[in-house]
Formats: sequence, C-alpha cells, structure tokens
Amino acid sequence: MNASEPALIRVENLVKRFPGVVALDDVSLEIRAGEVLALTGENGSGKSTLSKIVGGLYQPDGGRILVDGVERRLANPHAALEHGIVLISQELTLAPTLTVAENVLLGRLPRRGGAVDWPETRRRAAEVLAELGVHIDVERRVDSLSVELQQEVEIARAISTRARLLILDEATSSLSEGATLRLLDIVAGLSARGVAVLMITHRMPEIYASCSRAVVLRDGALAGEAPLPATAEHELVRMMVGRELLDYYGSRVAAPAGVVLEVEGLHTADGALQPVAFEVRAGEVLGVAGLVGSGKAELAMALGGAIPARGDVRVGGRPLRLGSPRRAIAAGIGYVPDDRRREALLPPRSVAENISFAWLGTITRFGFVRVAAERRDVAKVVADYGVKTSSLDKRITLLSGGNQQKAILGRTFARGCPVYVLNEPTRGVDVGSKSAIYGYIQALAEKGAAVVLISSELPELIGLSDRVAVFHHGGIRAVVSGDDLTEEVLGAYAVSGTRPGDHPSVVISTDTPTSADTPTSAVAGAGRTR
Ligand SMILES: Nc1ncnc2c1ncn2[C@@H]1O[C@H](COP(=O)(O)OP(=O)(O)OP(=O)(O)O)[C@@H](O)[C@H]1O
Repeated sequence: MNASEPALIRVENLVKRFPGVVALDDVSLEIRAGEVLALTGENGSGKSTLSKIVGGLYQPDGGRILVDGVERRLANPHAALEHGIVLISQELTLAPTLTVAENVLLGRLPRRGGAVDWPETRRRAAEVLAELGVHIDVERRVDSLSVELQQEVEIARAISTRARLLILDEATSSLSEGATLRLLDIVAGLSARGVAVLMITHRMPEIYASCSRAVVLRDGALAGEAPLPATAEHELVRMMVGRELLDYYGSRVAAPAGVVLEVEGLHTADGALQPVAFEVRAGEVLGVAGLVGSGKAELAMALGGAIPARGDVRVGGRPLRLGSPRRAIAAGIGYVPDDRRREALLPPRSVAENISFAWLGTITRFGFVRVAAERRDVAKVVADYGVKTSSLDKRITLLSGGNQQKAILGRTFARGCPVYVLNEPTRGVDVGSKSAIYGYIQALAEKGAAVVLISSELPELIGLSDRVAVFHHGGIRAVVSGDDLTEEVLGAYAVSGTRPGDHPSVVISTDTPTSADTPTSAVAGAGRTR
C-alpha cells in the first residue's frame, strides 16, 4: 500500500487510568491495512486495555483514535464494528444455545418475505467457515463445540462482518497445537486479503511466525517498536523486560532423594486417562508432555482432586483418597490448574482473599483468621512473585491475566508442599515472569519437593525436567530423559505415540494399556544435573 495513505487505525496520545494505576500513559501507534502487528510486553503493561479502547469497550481518558485519518469516537463495540474493528478477547461472546450458523450471522440473519431465510443463513455461514478452512456442521449448537471450534466460529463471525482490523487478545493461549497453527494460517490469509491483525501474545514463536512488526508496552508506555524478523529475539525480550534475560530456565543440582509421589493404576472412568503408573522423588521434576486430549490434563486434575478418578496415589507413603481438592491439599499436593478463571479464582473477591484462602487452616488460630499475619503474608507473596496490583484489596479479576496467574502460583508455592502438580503454570505469563517462575520451580525441587510439570511448551519441559513422560491417547507412551530430551523426540511421541528413530535411552512403556485394568508403567530414568 501507499505509505502516504493514512493508516487504517492511528491512536494518538492515549491515556487510561483506573483507580491507583495509569494503565496507558500517552501511547501512540498505527496499524496499516494488511499488517500483522504484534502487541507485546509484560503482564499488566496495558495491552488488553489498549485493545479494549480500540475495540470500543473502554473509553480513553485522553488522546484520540483516527480511522483512515479521520478522528472517530468508538463509543461501544458496535461503533467499532461499523468501522470494521472486531476484538476477540479471551472471554468468548457467542450465544451458547444458538447454532453455529445463527452465531456467525448474529444480528444480520438474512430474511425473505419478512421471515428468517434459514437455508440462506446456513449457506452463508458454511461459506464463511469454508473460507477459513473450518469444517463444522453449521446446525450444531455452539455449546456442543470445543473451545477451539467456538473460537473459530467467533472469527468466522468477525470475517462475515467484513472486518478490516481483527484484534486477537491472547487468542492462542488455550488452543491446541493444531488449532494454533490453523489460526496462524487464518491470520496469514486475512493479511493477504488486506485485513489488518493486531496480535496480543507472549509467545515468541508466534510473533516471529506471523508478524512484520512488534510494538512493546512497558508500564503503560511505549517501550519500543521492532521490525520483524529483523530484530533478534533477545533484543525484543530486552525491550519487554528492560534487561537482558540470562539463564532463562535457571539451574539446580539434581539430587533426587526418596520417592514422595507414587501413582499406580490412576485412571478416569471415561477412559480419557487410562491407568498410568509413575513415581516422583523428592527433588525431582517430572515433566508431562502430550497433545490436547492426550490425557495429560486429566492426570493433573485427578492428582489435584478436581475430577473423580480411581487408582492408588500415595504422598509420602500415605494413601490419598481421590476426587476431592480439599483432601489433595490436606495430603500436601500443591495443585495449580490451567483454567484459572474456572478452577482457581474466587472472582468477586480481592487479591488478598484469593491468596489467603488457600492457606486457611494454616493461619487460622482459635477459630479466626489472624488478620495482621494474613496481610503480612499476602503482601510477601505479592512482592516475592511480582504480582502487579495497585492494592491488596483490588478485585482479583481486575488484575491483568498474567498477574492473576502469578498470584495463584505464589499462593501455592508459598505453602511449602511436598508435591506440586503444575498444569501450564506459565500460560499467559510474560517472558520475564516466565523466567522467574522457572527459577521458583527449580527452587521448589531443590528444597526437596516432587514436582509434576504439565506443559504444552516443549522448551519449558526440556529446560526444567529430569524426565518427561509423554502422553498419547490417554496413557504414557514413553519416559524420556538425558540426551533424548529434545523437541524432536518429545514431539514424535506426542504426535504418533511412537519413537522417532533408534533412541536407546528412551524407555518405552512395555505394558501399553490394552484395557482399563492394565497400568502403563513409566517408572524409569534417573535424575540428572540441570
Ligand atoms: N477494569 C479495570 N479496573 C481496574 N484496573 C484495571 C482494569 N483493567 C485493567 N486494569 C489494570 O490496568 C493495568 C493494565 O492491565 P492490562 O489488562 O491492560 O494488562 P496486559 O498488558 O493486558 O496484561 P497481561 O499480559 O497480563 O494480560 C493493570 O495494572 C490492571 O490491573
């Protein structure tokens, strides 16, 4: 496009204040037609706030927005849509009880003779989905679809409005690997058709795969702008974090001691998790890899007591009665779920209450919570784990997503448990905080905890784990350690359940489950120095 033409969207000197915090402080940037722009920066740096202003959800306290060079007031999402701006945030906005077709064309259903033209509705919806390469029955109710398909329906709806700017706020953070690749393909296709995409993400590979430029925010202000892929990753990271990130995964002298967590025949009745067996020693990190639907999420939930499960689990030699989060906590399992909004937060409560409720019982004395001690301990978690909040009394849902995650991790880590089960602990967390969290995990193991780390990020598993159990179709297919801990080996097992080549030190489970009664053995491999 002609560089002298006005940008599709230009924001000038945007300011947004919330009580106790300046979320945006004089931010200006522009987005051109067909451009895929990354908006990145630390947790709480103002990315979602900026996207909500451009999407018409928030009004700025200062500054202005120009569309095609003309100043516009985007009073609400509808006004933004009229200018071709669509925001897809992490909270999906579909009507769950309506069909896919109705959702795609919501508010714009084609009519004939006064009545809705259903055949035309279905035809048009199917056409838009096909454009995106998505093949689903348009007559299905949306609440019967996976989160991934729901998100694709939401994008189809955006496309069908002929969006000119699509804003994706951490859209890939809860998607499977396949769905992420599909979404990035969709983004490339949209860009080729002249649609601009603003991608908010913490994931470097996605930034480099899809974007031609990155804009970095820090503490609500513009920290820099970088052409891509020309800018090296470490430079971009320095722009985000304000310093060089060395020793990204941290280190620990591996000295695994006695077995702390024993698991045998653990499974769920629906077969999503088939009987698995493994042990984790004090001071050891057992990584768990696998695709979405491989059973790794069910393993985490079963150990955390979040779903009913059967089998033998022992913590420090004592049997754990499964199926209750309370009993899991009492047994000494520090569980961090991946779906923080649903499973880990008390949404209407404050940061302080959300942090301290995990400790009730440890700081309750003579039947009441010791308020001063609680405040002191909460403040320490907030400081130690870098939770950015203007007040301990702020409602937790008003914190940025990554800071909610840090609060949950901090409250769990501070409990000093013998066993930790961490499911996607760095999801939605910025690169600097990720590195800090890796340090905390190493420290937990060094202090003698047995850690089960479930993650979809292979580099993270490789960087932290002594061994990695790879799940496929509900069971453990291999336990990988030593020099075989590579993305290639882990990826091959995760995708096909089979070994990629001749890897002698890869231990393949000998008793792959054939029925619900056959445990998959995964007890193998020694720890190592990392
Ligand atoms: N509705 C709100 N009320 C009060 N404070 C808010 C509100 N929305 C955002 N904030 C605050 O504004 C700041 C910026 O938050 P924002 O969600 O924009 O960050 P972010 O860069 O998107 O972070 P993350 O990467 O964690 O998603 C944070 O300090 C946050 O607590």
